[in-house]
Amino acid sequence: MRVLAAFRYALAGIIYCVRRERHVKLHLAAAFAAIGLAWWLELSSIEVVVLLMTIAGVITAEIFNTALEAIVDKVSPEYHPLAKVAKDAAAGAVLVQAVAALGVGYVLFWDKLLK
Ligand SMILES: Nc1ncnc2c1ncn2[C@@H]1O[C@H](COP(=O)(O)OP(=O)(O)OP(=O)(O)O)[C@@H](O)[C@H]1O
Repeated sequence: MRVLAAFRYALAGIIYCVRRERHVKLHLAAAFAAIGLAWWLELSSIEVVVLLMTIAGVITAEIFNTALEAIVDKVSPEYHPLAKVAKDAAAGAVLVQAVAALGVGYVLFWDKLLK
């Protein structure tokens, strides 16, 4: 049952990120709120697809960020300029996704909420 084991490990990774990372919890809460809003405002299928892809992008970036932080903390627990580059760049990737998600949220929801 290698597929099942792989699935379990992947799930364990996600659960670790959700439990340990405050930002992941925050983004998950925002994602559930956005999905609820999408349901309430009866967004079209394509709009829901865009929303789900955007949410997946943010959460995926957060998970990679957590993975990279773990590697850096393991190989470079002491200060090192390259460790800083790695962590800052990974955090930057999350920021790019989060800002883009704000833009997507604005386009999908703003006008409908004002009506
Ligand atoms: N070993 C290190 N060498 C150099 N700079 C580091 C190192 N560890 C952390 N930093 C710097 O401190 C910042 C914050 O690092 P930290 O590990 O606390 O991540 P974080 O973004 O606060 O994540 P979290 O709050 O999820 O643990 C990094 O973005 C980096 O600039």
